[in-house]
Amino acid sequence: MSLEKMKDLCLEGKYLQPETKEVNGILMTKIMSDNWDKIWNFQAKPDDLLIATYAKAGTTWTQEIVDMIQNDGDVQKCQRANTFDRQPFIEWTLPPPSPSGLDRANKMPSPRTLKTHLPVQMLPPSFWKENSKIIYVARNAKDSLVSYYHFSRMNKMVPDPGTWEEYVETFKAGKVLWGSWYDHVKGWWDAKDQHRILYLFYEDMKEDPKREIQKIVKFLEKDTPEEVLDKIIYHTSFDIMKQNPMANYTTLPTSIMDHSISPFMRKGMPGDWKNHFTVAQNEEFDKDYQKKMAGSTLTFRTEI
Ligand SMILES: Nc1ncnc2c1ncn2[C@@H]1O[C@H](COP(=O)(O)OS(=O)(=O)O)[C@@H](OP(=O)(O)O)[C@H]1O
Repeated sequence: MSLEKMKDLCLEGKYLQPETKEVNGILMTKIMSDNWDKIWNFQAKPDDLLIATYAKAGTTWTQEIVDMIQNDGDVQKCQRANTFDRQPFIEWTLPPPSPSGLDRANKMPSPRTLKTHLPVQMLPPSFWKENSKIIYVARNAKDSLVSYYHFSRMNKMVPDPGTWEEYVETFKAGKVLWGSWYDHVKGWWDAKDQHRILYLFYEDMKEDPKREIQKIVKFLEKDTPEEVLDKIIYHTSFDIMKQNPMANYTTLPTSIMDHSISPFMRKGMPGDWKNHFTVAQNEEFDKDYQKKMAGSTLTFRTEI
């Protein structure tokens, strides 16, 4: 869709306060839920690479790393288009005539790299059948919540978060787009040993980008020389990506994403939750967390 068309739709109010609807207990925008049959029947291919995350886990960062690896560190090539044009977001649906993520993916020549926020049980089954490779990135709950809260304030295509206090409860209850953080990270964790899934953590990527990028290189079966690796680390660092219009979502009109409310590339640090949670909120959150994560071997770091 052209930016002009997007602006028109915004002026018509079509992007303001999107209606939502649950599909199998997972909250989606209504327009996404209307498209659900097509999404579920999406035809994946064996050479597809899927980047799967809960929202705000470091998707865009991973997308840029993958694109840089696939293009042997060629920065110019990676600036050929916006993140969302380079790597279609399969379930994302906009009002016609805007192409949906599916339209974009179906038009794209192989090998394709795709993005999804779908919980594991909602992934179109063709991905399992075709044995496509999947990179899953997880981020600790508190920083995910903070990032999602600010994103929901600045992005008119997702529901308004309400106050901070309200949002903490909404997030804990999983009543946000793509459902419960807890179920999402646990569901994909349980699937990881049965499929070709590389399960990464945002905090590890931040702590040692080289080590984590090397894991991706190996998973993609690429042979990336040391100097290219260094270039990738630099180009995908938070400060450089924040300045990159092809990766920072600033090419969208402010009527869709208003970076003056909160930039898409906001802090890019583990531990920012400490600037948001009160002591009482934190204690309450931890208690609830223990219950929801009980029995899982999955653990997170909330600071590095
Ligand atoms: N290069 C790099 N390094 C470190 N952190 C980065 C990087 N790029 C993006 N980010 C941070 O990731 C958060 C956005 O997450 P997503 O890309 O998953 O968002 S989305 O779900 O696709 O909308 C958002 O996190 P917060 O800053 O905490 O809000 C981004 O700032």
